[in-house]
Amino acid sequence: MKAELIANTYQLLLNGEWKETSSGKTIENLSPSDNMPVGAVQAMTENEVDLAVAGAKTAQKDWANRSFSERAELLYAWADQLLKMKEEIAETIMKEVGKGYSSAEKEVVRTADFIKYTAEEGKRIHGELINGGNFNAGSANKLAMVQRKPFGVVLAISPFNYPVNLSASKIAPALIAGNAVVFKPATQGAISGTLMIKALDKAGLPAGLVNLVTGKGSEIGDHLTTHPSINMINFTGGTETGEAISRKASMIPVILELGGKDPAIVLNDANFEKAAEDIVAGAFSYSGQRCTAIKRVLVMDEVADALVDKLKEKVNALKVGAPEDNAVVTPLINGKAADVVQQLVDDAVVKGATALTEIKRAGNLVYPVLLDNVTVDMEVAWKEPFGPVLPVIRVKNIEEAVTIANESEYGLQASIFTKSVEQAIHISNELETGTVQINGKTERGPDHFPFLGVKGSGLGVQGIRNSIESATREKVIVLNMNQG
Ligand SMILES: NC(=O)C1=CN([C@@H]2O[C@H](COP(=O)(O)OP(=O)(O)OC[C@H]3O[C@@H](n4cnc5c(N)ncnc54)[C@H](OP(=O)(O)O)[C@@H]3O)[C@@H](O)[C@H]2O)C=CC1
Ligand SMILES: O=C(O)[C@H](O)COP(=O)(O)O
Repeated sequence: MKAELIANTYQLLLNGEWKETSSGKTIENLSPSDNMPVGAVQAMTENEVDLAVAGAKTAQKDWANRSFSERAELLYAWADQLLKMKEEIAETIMKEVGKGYSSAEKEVVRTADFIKYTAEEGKRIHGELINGGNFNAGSANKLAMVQRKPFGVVLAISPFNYPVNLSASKIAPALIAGNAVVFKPATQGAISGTLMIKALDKAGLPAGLVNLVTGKGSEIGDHLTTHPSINMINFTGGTETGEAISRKASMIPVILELGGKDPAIVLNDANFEKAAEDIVAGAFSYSGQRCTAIKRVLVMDEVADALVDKLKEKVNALKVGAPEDNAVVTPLINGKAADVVQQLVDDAVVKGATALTEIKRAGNLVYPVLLDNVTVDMEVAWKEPFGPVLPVIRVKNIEEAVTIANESEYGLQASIFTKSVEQAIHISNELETGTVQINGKTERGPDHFPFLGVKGSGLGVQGIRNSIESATREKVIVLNMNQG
């Protein structure tokens, strides 16, 4: 008989049982917006991590033998349960990570859609037959049957900013592909992650197939990522953490979705109204706490004034305040995050940037900052603020814009605003990023598009089909015909 979740102290899910950690320790999460307790999660021990990995390894054997359509049934049921818990989960996301309620609700719906699409796409995954005669030195008597096989146990580590979507987008593709999952949510975000797993459990999750591991990354992270029975890691989070994981993980595939410094390049012939609208939405939604946020504007000198006027008008119109009121700019995840933004702004202003909005902070709440005349000697031109600040760098020409864009250590996405599609495609080809958006803001979705970062922004490709393929390896069986 499974124990029910205790109100406000959330249990871990280990091999089919909701329970408390033997460490007796919990971690309390306070809301970033009002500092009120949201609840507490279990601080698991290394021994419990071992049990979670071992249990997943055992459960995976039976799961891998089920057909894609049987596995899809679990995912459909999971999506249904998530939608049934939509309000509860959205409210928890809102409180736990300070996201506006309607954005939190959209995250839950988007996640249910993601899971359903994953189930459908999984059913379309099939192997390949290759005839040996297609190669000069080969023989038509050889036939390769190429199948897709799961890796085994996938370790899914997610960040705070989309505690449900960026968790399910790792778990669902891994499951449909026949893997088991050990899921380690971000500590601030772990309650939302727990509710999402509760929905999966209600959907009929086989014991051990997904084990929920809570605890601080700094305490149990290395034990998890170097565990000999983990067969693949799918991580989203900061570049520093991701790079460290990729160095430690030995001889297993690693997918990394890391930070970004996405530029919006605005050419002379752009529609400034549309560009400003997209740039402000791209830069400030969820207070800029998105890897894909627009994090700098590179605008041609001749038209900079026209664009900046519109940016200023729109930034001043942003709703700032509480997540309960659906504000766009809400308190950042913690005080340290607000300090980082403040330090970047201060550095820029000291070095001569023009602040076009009032620089104001109340605890974690950083009011939106628009900085004009930013130059490349300022930290804000290069560092990821993960907060509500938008630097505008005025450039002489397209070549300078491309050079500054590419000098970044990151390479997630970029936007180009222009009426000339040819020009946009030419520039797109020059940019060292995973994706370029022409006349639109940088963003991950729709979630079935391939999503990847280059350089310090990541490794591997996500996007539903890509994520399923990334959670599998090829297995080749060669049939040698007419032998003897
Ligand atoms: N490219 C992309 O798609 C995305 C990138 N990001 C990036 O993520 C960052 C913000 O997210 P944030 O949650 O603060 O990122 P962090 O890197 O701080 O944390 C991400 C996850 O890693 C865990 N972790 C921490 N240390 C270790 C360790 N040694 N071993 C294993 N896991 C560990 C964290 O656990 P714990 O919380 O317990 O510390 C958390 O679950 C930004 O840089 C942002 O750009 C965010 C979303 C999407
Ligand atoms: O973590 C992130 O920032 C997300 O992957 C971005 O998703 P979005 O572009 O849809 O907000």
